[in-house]
Amino acid sequence: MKKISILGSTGSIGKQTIDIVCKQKDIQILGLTANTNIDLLEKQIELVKPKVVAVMDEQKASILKKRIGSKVEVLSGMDGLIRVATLEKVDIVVTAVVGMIGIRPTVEAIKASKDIALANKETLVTAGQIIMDLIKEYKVNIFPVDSEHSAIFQSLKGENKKEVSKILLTASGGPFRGKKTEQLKDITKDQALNHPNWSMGAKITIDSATLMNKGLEVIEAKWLFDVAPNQIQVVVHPQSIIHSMVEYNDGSVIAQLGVPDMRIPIQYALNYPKRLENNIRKLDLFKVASLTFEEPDIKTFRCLKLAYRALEEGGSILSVLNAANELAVKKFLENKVRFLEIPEIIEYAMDKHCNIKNPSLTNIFEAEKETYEIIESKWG
Ligand SMILES: NC(=O)C1=CN([C@@H]2O[C@H](COP(=O)(O)OP(=O)(O)OC[C@H]3O[C@@H](n4cnc5c(N)ncnc54)[C@H](OP(=O)(O)O)[C@@H]3O)[C@@H](O)[C@H]2O)C=CC1
Ligand SMILES: CC(=O)[C@@H](O)[C@H](O)COP(=O)(O)O
Ligand SMILES: [Mn+2]
Repeated sequence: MKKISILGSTGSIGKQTIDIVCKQKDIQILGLTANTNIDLLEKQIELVKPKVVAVMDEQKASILKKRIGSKVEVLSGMDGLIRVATLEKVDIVVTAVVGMIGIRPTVEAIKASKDIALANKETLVTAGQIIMDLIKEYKVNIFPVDSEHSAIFQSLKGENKKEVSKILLTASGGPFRGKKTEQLKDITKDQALNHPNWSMGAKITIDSATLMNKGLEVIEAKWLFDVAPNQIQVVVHPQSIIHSMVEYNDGSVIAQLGVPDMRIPIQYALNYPKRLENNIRKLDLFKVASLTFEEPDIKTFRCLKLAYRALEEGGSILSVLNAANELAVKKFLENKVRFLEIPEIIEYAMDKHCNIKNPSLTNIFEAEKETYEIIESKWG
């Protein structure tokens, strides 16, 4: 019986993880976490019957404790998340929280010798060197949940890494594919939240609209697969049927295709190397009108280039890129800044930063704090 914990169980990935795992008899969920959504967490406790849950928000945690008594241990705050991430009998931790808040519980889970099923890309973007060093030191596995990285992982299987010439990272292009800057001046939150192919949490959906998600995924791919930035080519593929590809030195390109349903990469990560049957609809190629490919429009969607800039520079600037993006997206979702201000805010913070090569965790958190202060001083 494989035992797992889900950090961020009340979110899009968390809910889909529960959905797919509940159909399996050989996986047991021991821990769940939420930020504030205790109503959904309470329902998940009924369904999953975990041993321990953690709610980041202390007040919400005490309300939940009063509601459910001693049925399950209810913890709170970062200490609570870390406890769920390091539960003694847990084999795999699914990191499905959103944002670089995931860094500490992920570090502690690895130090507790847990395998990581990683969806929380912000942790790799900001602390990738530290995480990958710890993965090696503690001899644990990291299984990509992110659909593109799962596709790359599957396209690399059984191959010689030395024969890889490049990774072809696919992107839907988001809801504004083909639009020019002039047309993006008055984009509303609802327009940006309307992803053409995927139903996801709010933050990643905005990231897909600005193409920052693809930028974060380039960085995620560098750390997961140890390739140089110039070996990662973004390919806009509006149908989101090919989830990414690997080109080899003989010119062959290996890809993974499927319907856009995150339960497939989630299930693969949790059952690797086995593939399990499921009731997810299968790809019907006769219903696919066409598979098309185009270059990303890096002039209109400036976030992708900012991500490559941070990756090429390396160091704490990656935390500045991510933290600035998290804050800018939050402000956009609160109708405090316009869509086109998101890259402006990020570039402003990056230009102000004195980069630290090989940052420690302290440097990373300091860079995050400094970034928030710099942005609030101008957009507060
Ligand atoms: N959704 C998708 O299809 C995909 C997501 N990913 C990545 O997976 C991660 C999760 O994404 P997604 O599921 O869409 O996100 P959601 O916003 O849907 O869910 C986020 C989860 O994290 C919790 N959370 C949010 N903020 C905090 C915090 N400060 N401290 C502790 N917990 C917190 C939320 O709790 P609460 O519900 O209480 O707010 C929720 O459980 C992201 O890194 C995303 O980029 C990658 C590929 C696809
Ligand atoms: C489902 C998933 O993995 C998301 O990262 C999705 O790929 C975002 O779509 P974009 O390709 O539009 O960024
Ligand atoms: Mn993705």
